[in-house]
Amino acid sequence: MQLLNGPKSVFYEPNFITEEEERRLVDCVYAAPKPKWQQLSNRRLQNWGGLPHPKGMVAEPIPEWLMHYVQKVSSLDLFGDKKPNHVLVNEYLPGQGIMPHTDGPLFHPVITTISLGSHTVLNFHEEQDLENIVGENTSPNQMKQRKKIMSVLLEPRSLLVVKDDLYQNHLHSIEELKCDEISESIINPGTFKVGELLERKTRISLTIRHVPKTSKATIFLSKKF
Ligand SMILES: O=C(O)CCC(=O)C(=O)O
Ligand SMILES: [Fe+2]
Repeated sequence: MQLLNGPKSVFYEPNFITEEEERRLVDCVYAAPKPKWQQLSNRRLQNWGGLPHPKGMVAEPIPEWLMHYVQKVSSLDLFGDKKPNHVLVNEYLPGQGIMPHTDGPLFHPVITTISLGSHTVLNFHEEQDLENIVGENTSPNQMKQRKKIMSVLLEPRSLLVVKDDLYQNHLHSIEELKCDEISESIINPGTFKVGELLERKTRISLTIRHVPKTSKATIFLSKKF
């Protein structure tokens, strides 16, 4: 497995999975029971493996169709002595995105993301005074003003890895666009030329992470029922 190292600990692997695997994964995501979806204002998501919580995640088994990829990512030795135990599924329609944020202390500081169905462009923002980020008083405008330092093109079937300084000290975001223009700030344009336009389709991302703190509540639950 060869991962490309970009500046500040971002790694990108195109074609991490095949088209057939991509189709199967998309089918499985949409086959999940309706209550599994959590609707946010600008995207939908599913949590697998439990719901991360400051007091500890009540761990739930990850289904076989996802576990295969958790293991595949785990075998890359990115997580040190930790094992990924949580998958966040995000669905973005064209025009949807995610505000600048960090993934914060609920996760071990390594993100791995498999993209399905569409490309997107993930932006990283300049280093911040992290004491003050994503607070209740931070207006969307203030967030948007945070300067981008670089962007990564995430093609369908690719794997992205973010760790170290980039995870800890920089916000990341996806702009709410229907179409992305290949710009100089994209560090992995591949064969695309600056100025080319890529139209977004529906994208599903699988973000595979390690939640360090898991509570034992499942044991009590399974005993009780
Ligand atoms: O969809 C993506 O690639 C990014 C998702 C993300 O940043 C998150 O859920 O924290
Ligand atoms: Fe994130």
